[in-house]
Amino acid sequence: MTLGRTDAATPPRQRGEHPALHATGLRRRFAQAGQHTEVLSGAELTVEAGELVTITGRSGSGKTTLLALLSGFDAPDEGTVTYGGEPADAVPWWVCAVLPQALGLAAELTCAENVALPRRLRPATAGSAEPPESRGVAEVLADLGLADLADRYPAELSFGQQQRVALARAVVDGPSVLLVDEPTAHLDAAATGTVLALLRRQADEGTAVVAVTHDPAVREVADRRLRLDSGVLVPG
Ligand SMILES: Nc1ncnc2c1ncn2[C@@H]1O[C@H](COP(=O)(O)OP(=O)(O)OP(=O)(O)O)[C@@H](O)[C@H]1O
Repeated sequence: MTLGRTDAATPPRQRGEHPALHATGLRRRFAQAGQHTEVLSGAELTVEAGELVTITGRSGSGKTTLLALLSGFDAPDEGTVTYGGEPADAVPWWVCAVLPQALGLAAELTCAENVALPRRLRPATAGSAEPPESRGVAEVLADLGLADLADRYPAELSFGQQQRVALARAVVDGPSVLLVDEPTAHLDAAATGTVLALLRRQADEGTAVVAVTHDPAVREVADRRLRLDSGVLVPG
């Protein structure tokens, strides 16, 4: 489902359906220099399947913290996150894929092996060996302009190339929810275009995509644009 572009805080949705991603009342406090600072103050976010939503905000406003809560890497002090109506901690890990700023590629694996890793880690009990939405590892690497680098190790790549390998790993099995943190931060215009085409295609194929970004080019392809301001998400 592709939704029309709007800056409304909440997208249109058919009655009775659960959104792909729903976060409500998210609060997160950190102890800093002996004081407790509240970074998120009741953030609300609903993203439908097929939507690409961008989140901007000043440095230190809490964008990465928010992604950590949405992905389950971190737990909120208050609030809930659901995927398709189910509590995030009750669904299989592969429902939500993440491109973090620290890419987390395995140094001892080639690019192709890194991209294939989530598939290898899925338990046999998950059903067929490959999820129905999955694409070939070589195909996704080619989509991101990395076909010639499949057999190289991460240390042999530029950071921008490593970033695209990590993105390929995130999308290869068609996650329901995709969270990406500054996906174009280290890319030139051509590579940025490749990544944006892939994010847009991923959303058009039904993934709920959330991109934290400072890049106007990413905002340009979004269905909705939000801003994190004083611990809550607002249109903008
Ligand atoms: N584990 C932590 N312990 C203490 N403070 C933290 C922790 N994680 C984040 N913070 C603080 O929370 C605030 C928000 O950090 P966060 O990384 O989420 O911001 P951001 O919006 O992603 O910033 P940037 O755009 O610079 O990446 C910052 O003041 C940061 O110092």
